[in-house]
Amino acid sequence: MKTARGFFKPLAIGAPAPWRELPARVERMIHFVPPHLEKVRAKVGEIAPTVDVILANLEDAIPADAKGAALAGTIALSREVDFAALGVGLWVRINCLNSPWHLDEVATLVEKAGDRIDVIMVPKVEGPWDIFYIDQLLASLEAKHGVTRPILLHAILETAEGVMNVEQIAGASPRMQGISLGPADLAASRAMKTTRVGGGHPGYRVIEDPHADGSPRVSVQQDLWHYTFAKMVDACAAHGIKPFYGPFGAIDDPVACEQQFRNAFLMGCAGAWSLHPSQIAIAKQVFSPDPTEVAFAKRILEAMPDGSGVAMIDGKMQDDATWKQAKVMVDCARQIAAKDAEYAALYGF
Ligand SMILES: CC(C)(COP(=O)(O)OP(=O)(O)OC[C@H]1O[C@@H](n2cnc3c(N)ncnc32)[C@H](O)[C@@H]1OP(=O)(O)O)[C@@H](O)C(=O)NCCC(=O)NCCSC(=O)C[C@H](O)C(=O)O
Ligand SMILES: [Mg+2]
Repeated sequence: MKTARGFFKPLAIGAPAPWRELPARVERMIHFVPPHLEKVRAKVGEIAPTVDVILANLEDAIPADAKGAALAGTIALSREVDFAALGVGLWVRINCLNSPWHLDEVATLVEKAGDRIDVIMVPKVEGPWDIFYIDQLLASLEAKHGVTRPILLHAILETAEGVMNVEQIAGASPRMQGISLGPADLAASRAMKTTRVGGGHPGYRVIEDPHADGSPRVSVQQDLWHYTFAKMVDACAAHGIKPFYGPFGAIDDPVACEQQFRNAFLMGCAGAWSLHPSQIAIAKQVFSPDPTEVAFAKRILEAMPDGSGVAMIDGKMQDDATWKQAKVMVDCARQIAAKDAEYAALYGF
């Protein structure tokens, strides 16, 4: 690992100084776009004002013979829409580091759109060495092409080895912006016997003991992802970066999508991926704190102006710890309100 002093030094002569704090950005939904499809790309200008992040996807779901077209489409997209003016992030998911495509992708992206791309999402990150590699590569390319703002990195947690090393991944570079759970690849990596992209499974349950009278036993579906989530959220929080839920593949089941997103939100995630336009509104609603909760959190902050002591509000004890929770909630709401007039009104900011 780098020394403390070395951690924030640029990795190449002429590369921009690494971020010391993550830029404050609202990232409730990362909306995936297949950039090789002109028809879909043409709609991005219309969709962009309704999302926090547009992600041009170059990896899975893009056919092998369309990888070049997807890269060209990404560069075109970065020029066709002024994402910065809209306050919308532009992210790109590159192909994985053991693929034949990632090197040309990173080189082209930095050369042709280095000052417009906010975050590069790296799939199937196995350990900190993957981040060290891409960190160095980006620094060299940024220096070469005069990019003045470092491109951030987002890792997808989607292999058993990656889960094992998630803490080191989260702290591998000041470029680390966050980590998403990739449940489909992770399921395959673990040899889980499922065919879904995220969500629960009706077979994964706990069941009550047999009744003496032989009456039916209640069983309840459990969360397949809880362990991984908790590990990922703690690793991200400890390193000051953001955890995200990834994809929910059942586009036809908005109720389960909302539940999956809500579980992630309550566990500390900042956002989730939207794969289809119908998932944008779900993510927006779930990852914007409930106005009633925000109003209650504001009351806690008002009751304890210096954040210490004890207070009773509506029969509930408040102290320094609930004050901190309230502050998380109000800070999140304030950040959203600064971007989103609809929520500014709902929160009363
Ligand atoms: C999933 C889809 C293939 C569905 O597309 P389609 O069959 O066209 O859906 P609809 O007919 O309902 O579409 C209605 C209209 O909306 C447009 N559309 C669809 N998706 C998008 C989108 N993402 N962005 C913008 N516009 C979109 C359609 O073109 C229709 O338009 P019109 O004909 O004019 O009415 C499709 O949604 C899709 O490709 N989504 C992205 C899929 C993707 O990125 N998958 C990879 C991420 S998940 C993953 O990689 C797993 C993860 O890594 C892990 O391991 O867990
Ligand atoms: Mg994947």
